[in-house]
Amino acid sequence: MMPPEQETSIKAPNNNSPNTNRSESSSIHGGEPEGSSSNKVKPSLDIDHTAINIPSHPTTPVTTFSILPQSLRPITLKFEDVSYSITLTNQKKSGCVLGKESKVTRKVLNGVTGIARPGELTAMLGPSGSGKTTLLTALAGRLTGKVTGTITYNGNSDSSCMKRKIGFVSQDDVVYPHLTVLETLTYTALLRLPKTLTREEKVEHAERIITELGLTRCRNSPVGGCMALFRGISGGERKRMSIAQEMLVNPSLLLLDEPTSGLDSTTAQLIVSVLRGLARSGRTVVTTIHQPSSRLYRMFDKVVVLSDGYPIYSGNAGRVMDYLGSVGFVPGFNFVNPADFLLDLANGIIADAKHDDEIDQYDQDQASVKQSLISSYKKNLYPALKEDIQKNNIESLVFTSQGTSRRSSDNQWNTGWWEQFRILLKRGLQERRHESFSRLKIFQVLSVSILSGLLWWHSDPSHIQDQVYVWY
Ligand SMILES: Nc1ncnc2c1ncn2[C@@H]1O[C@H](COP(=O)(O)OP(=O)(O)OP(=O)(O)O)[C@@H](O)[C@H]1O
Repeated sequence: MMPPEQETSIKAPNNNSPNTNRSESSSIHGGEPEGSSSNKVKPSLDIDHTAINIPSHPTTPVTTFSILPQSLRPITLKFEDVSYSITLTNQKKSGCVLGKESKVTRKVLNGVTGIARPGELTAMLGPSGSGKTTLLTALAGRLTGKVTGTITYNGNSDSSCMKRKIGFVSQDDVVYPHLTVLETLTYTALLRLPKTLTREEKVEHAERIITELGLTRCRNSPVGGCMALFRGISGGERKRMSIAQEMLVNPSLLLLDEPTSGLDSTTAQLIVSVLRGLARSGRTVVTTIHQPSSRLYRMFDKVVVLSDGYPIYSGNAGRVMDYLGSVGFVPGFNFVNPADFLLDLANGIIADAKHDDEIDQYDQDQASVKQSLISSYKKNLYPALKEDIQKNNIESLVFTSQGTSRRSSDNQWNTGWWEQFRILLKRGLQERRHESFSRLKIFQVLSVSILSGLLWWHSDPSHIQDQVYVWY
């Protein structure tokens, strides 16, 4: 029997013809770059731009969410030279006493560039702490602090005009542990779906999403808490429920932070299949992922690889091994998972790599490997990426002019103040249905709610994180 890596080691894709449908089997390079003449390979970034019409993977469910077809507006996400710094406070110790505080600025992201189109599934890879979550949060327009560079949605740099079209699934789900999956999704549907739909239609939509995301078996199970104190549905089901919560409003751009972390490879594969299905039905899907297996890797259309906040690759997932070969990094084994190889390199480790003469000029310590990859990216990939982004600005202008007229309706709340209050109150009571109610408890809850409401009355939506933490 072939080892799993061997089973996935398939020849380089032939993308010469723009009309050629991408074959699933050709999107991965598991072995030595074709022809072994790695230095001759010219890095290329494009993938088939007719992505939406690409037939889906045989195992990929194509999710349509037909109740809201009119709201699916394709979004092309472009990010150019995105950088982000944080200021940390350093307190020096002199003897037993703490000395003066000094401020240190640390760059978390350094000029990351890329483009994610409708129909594509993009993965962000990199070692822990390399900046994946920070980049994803910046792309969602949720990063507080100063982000430099440009992030545009169909050519528009204002994320607020697209906020109802962007779904964000964070690493740590915020859920009501005592509600069932069906209740959670029904309340989300009632709160987030437009007024134009009746209550029955919203409930029906929640039911449909449950079926489409394979949550039927656990629809009446409580979600449960993160801790073992109150167990509920499994980790994979929980992740799918978080995706379902975002899918209820049919976002055109879906951003997910490590949706497969802590899951077994089969469940992880199922989740990535769902994401791929969502992309194939016209959405732009971007996800961070820690260490995908080669099976998972071949489901991605594009990858952005970060090393200490610097990009070392941004482009077609299937061509990454050719590119690395072209800049002198060739795996020592014939068959290797590209994701493993990329992560090793992003960490500056070339244990599995045969390094050719070009690399010999570097000290083979980790820093110089990283530096070499960063320089190669700047020299070989960055100019082509910039050109690609510029080329697509015309397409974005068309989207922007269409989008402006819809902007005001997109940003309105879907339910009125009173309706929201009613639904939230009902949800709160249902979450606490297992508790015995005493007058004192009701008084306590009401007082805290009113005080918190007053505290955050008319506060800036960008401070939403503070509001969330108050409740925990
Ligand atoms: N607000 C902040 N304060 C302090 N450090 C921060 C802040 N935001 C990001 N960082 C630092 O920036 C770096 C990148 O963080 P980020 O969460 O983006 O990494 P990551 O690649 O997603 O990591 P992981 O895979 O472990 O989730 C980390 O070293 C982190 O400690």
